[in-house]
Amino acid sequence: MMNFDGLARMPETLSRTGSDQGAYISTPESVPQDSQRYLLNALPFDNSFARLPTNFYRRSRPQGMPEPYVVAVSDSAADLLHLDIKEFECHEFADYFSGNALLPGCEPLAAVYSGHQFGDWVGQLGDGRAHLLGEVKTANGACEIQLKGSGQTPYARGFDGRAVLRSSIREFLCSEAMAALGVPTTRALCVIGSDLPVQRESFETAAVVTRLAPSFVRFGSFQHWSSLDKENELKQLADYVIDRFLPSLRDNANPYQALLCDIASRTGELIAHWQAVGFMHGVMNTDNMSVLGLTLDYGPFGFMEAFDAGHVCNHSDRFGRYAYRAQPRVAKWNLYALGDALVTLIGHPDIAKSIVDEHYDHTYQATFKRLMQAKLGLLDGRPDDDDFIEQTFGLLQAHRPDYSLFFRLLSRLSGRVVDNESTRTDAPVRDLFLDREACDAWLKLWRMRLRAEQSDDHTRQAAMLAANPKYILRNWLAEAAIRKAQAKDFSGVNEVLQCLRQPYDEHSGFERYAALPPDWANGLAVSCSS
Ligand SMILES: Nc1ncnc2c1ncn2[C@@H]1O[C@H](COP(=O)(O)OP(=O)(O)OP(=O)(O)O)[C@@H](O)[C@H]1O
Ligand SMILES: [Mg+2]
Repeated sequence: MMNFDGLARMPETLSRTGSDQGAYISTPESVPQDSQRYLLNALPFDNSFARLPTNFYRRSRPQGMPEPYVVAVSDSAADLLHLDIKEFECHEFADYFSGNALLPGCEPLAAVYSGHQFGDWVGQLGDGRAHLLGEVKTANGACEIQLKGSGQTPYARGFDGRAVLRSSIREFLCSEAMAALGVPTTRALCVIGSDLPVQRESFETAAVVTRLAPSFVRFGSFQHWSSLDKENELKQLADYVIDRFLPSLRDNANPYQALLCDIASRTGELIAHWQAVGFMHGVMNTDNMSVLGLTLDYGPFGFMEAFDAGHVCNHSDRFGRYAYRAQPRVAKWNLYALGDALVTLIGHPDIAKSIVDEHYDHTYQATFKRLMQAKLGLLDGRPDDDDFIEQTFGLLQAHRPDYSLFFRLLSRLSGRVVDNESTRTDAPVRDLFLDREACDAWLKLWRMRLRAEQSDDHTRQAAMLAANPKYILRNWLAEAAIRKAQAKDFSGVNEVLQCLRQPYDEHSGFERYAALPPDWANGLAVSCSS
């Protein structure tokens, strides 16, 4: 069904939600309560981005796909929209989220931005294959709905506007996994597939992933206007971000300086989460950096397996610019580029630089330390824990155990020293090492440090199990789910989603999803192809 008649804005009336509680939601002035539910065709759109001057975007309609089918839906993402889960079953669902039909009240557009890619300035990019439908008011603030892979926009630059099923499933699963791990991220509502062929290295099929976020504004959105010397537009965009998301910054003498402080802190927090959970983004270009400090654009990402700080998850990144160990300094480089773009609003380049130095470094270091203390069970943090954290990474680098398994298995060990017993009880962790004595020596240090802790073993173990996920989106896991989905069996995607949505819990019957890569997955490589 191709239906593009839905562009008219919704009347501002009360709509019945259809939920059992019989709750009503008035649109769009009031904010819904948690128990209230929207129907899909009554989402109260309030498209603030579309109210910006028209040179910030181009209106563009999704192209739609033939015979779309639902691959997967995330209940918890739907919850962000207060969407009634009964709506997943409605026959229009696949039409709306493939771009075949327009949700009433949405005003689809593609936003303009520019950016540095792999360190080089590339000028104008923009949403070449993404359509922002608009934003919906929720109890937690505005939530924008964006289709990715929904066809060419005026910024497509000759590319096909499509995304393949493989990359859409990866983006969907990882967005939801990261949210469950407590990492700031854009969310993913669903993946809709179609048999429409799409050419990459070989022929694949098309899909659309629907993303949710308060905003998709990027560092590159600001760089765009500064590179064109458009001071008015630069200020309009900064004012838009402040007024929509950070109104308290208006209390500062220079709110634009405060904006950079805020973005630098959010970015520091984000990167600390990535490093602690072992996430590698793969394409940390300035056009993929969210000004709200969200993980944005899941392309050739990876989770650390056998630990190597030099690991490069993106096969296309030949010089290792975005290696795991480089991510904290790349984020800072990107913030300098943003500071440079904002300089006319901030006053002087030195001010921009010192804001980034102070706010990014401080937040990154403090957050990373806090997260690593939690992973190590150091509940009563001590100032000198930095040294022990560094020693731990030294051990991991020298002996390359699986990063997530190491911390998960460590969580169950006793903190007490039981010399004659320890080789047996420590076996799960020791077995990750070829050099078991190196592991023993480190465990001895860990237990010495634990002696300074107030809490008992049981409390510490429970806290560590809640800080060290059992389930992460390993490449082999995504690949196995994708191969099944390519044969129209979506059970793998849905099972993996269930595990990743509660990554700290045991999922009986699905232990295999927490395992090391099977032999067939050796040599799996991910690239920019999406
Ligand atoms: N198949 C495609 N068709 C049109 N434009 C594309 C396509 N693939 C990438 N682009 C555009 O190339 C630029 C860089 O791509 P990149 O892979 O970083 O982004 P993306 O994954 O498409 O989108 P996002 O950053 O929103 O997640 C972006 O402007 C993007 O819209
Ligand atoms: Mg991108």
